[in-house]
Amino acid sequence: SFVSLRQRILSAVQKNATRGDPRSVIRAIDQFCSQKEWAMNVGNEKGCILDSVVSEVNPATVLELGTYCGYSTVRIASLLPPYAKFITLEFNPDFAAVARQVIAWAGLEDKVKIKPCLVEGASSDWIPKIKEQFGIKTFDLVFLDHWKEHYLSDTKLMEECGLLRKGSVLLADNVICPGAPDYVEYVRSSPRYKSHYFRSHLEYTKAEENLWYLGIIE
Ligand SMILES: Cn1cnc(CNC(=O)c2cc(-c3ccc(F)cc3)cc(O)c2O)c1
Ligand SMILES: [Mg+2]
Repeated sequence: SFVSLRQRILSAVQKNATRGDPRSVIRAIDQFCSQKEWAMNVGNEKGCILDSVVSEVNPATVLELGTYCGYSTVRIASLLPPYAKFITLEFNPDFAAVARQVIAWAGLEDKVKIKPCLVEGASSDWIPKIKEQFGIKTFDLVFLDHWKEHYLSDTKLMEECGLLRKGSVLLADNVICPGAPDYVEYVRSSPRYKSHYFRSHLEYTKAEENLWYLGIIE
């Protein structure tokens, strides 16, 4: 029967990565997606930029919008201190199901490392509930990698719900391809944001892409 791309990615992890070794999970997905089939993981080039931002911010609270197969979830979680709280939201239940297994294979459950809390559902439904449901006041770091049309509305929603503070960092994937022009326009023209972009390439290709870094200033 038909095996979906996400299932083939999971099989590649279970076949080629060592249980409990997050770096081998990342390597297995990157090898599969560069040698076999393209998939929309943030990839290793942008992934190294993501790693450097996570290490620099050293966040106690992280929100990821768009889990997909859990590639960036594993990258981020493997860099966080044990006390950190990490929420990752995925709307698509099929992606969430694969991501749970990829995250489990990386051993981020049983290790001292924090267990990313994967929440299924629409970010617009969940963002207003995060404070009460997870006991989180504000996020130190938000990684936006979900539907590009929702970057702006969800950023405004996070502001309205008081989830962002002076010093919060937003890191957005794909501001060029597929693109989030309204989001870029909003944050560039808003005095509340100091922005910077890291030049890179679309995952597994030579196409130009940027990771868009934003520090919130009050
Ligand atoms: C269905 N769905 C569930 N989650 C999402 C959100 N992610 C994206 O849309 C996304 C898309 C691309 C991409 C796709 C086709 C193409 F030709 C070039 C780029 C790359 C990414 O890094 C992405 O994050 C979409
Ligand atoms: Mg992306």
